[in-house]
Amino acid sequence: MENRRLVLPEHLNHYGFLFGGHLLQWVDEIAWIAASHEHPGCRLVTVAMDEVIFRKSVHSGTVLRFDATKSRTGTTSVSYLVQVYAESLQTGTAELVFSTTVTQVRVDESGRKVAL
Ligand SMILES: CC(=O)SCCNC(=O)CCNC(=O)[C@H](O)C(C)(C)COP(=O)(O)OP(=O)(O)OC[C@H]1O[C@@H](n2cnc3c(N)ncnc32)[C@H](O)[C@@H]1OP(=O)(O)O
Repeated sequence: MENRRLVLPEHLNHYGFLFGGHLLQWVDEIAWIAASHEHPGCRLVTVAMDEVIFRKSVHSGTVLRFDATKSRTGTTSVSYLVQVYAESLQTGTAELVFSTTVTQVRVDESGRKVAL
């Protein structure tokens, strides 16, 4: 699954580049949407996000592309690799700025894990 988002001034930190918390929210959301599409009818919650390293700062006006790919299916859980690219609309190039793996667990209405 692929999605895009425009980085706007309200997403920036006080230094003038993208606040990492916004990026993590978008990564969590895209992983949840991808998992929910592939597991219709399942109630999914995030249990883990793997290593989080911010290596590139992202500036206002950047178009970010989010690619989510299923990397593992377990008994109650499913994991997605989410890769985030900064796209240049002028040159058509894309630079990887962030990636992590998000794991979601299927739960019942009481919040107890259940098999997928
Ligand atoms: C979309 C959102 O933002 S949801 C909001 C944020 N998330 C939450 O509030 C969830 C809070 N957490 C919970 O309620 C519980 O931890 C649960 C229901 C998710 C899991 O219950 P637990 O009893 O802790 O489960 P348990 O430790 O057995 O792990 C369940 C599955 O998660 C996997 N898992 C647990 N910890 C990790 C981890 N750190 N990394 C990767 N996978 C993990 C396990 O391998 C297992 O997978 P499997 O059944 O496919 O083998």
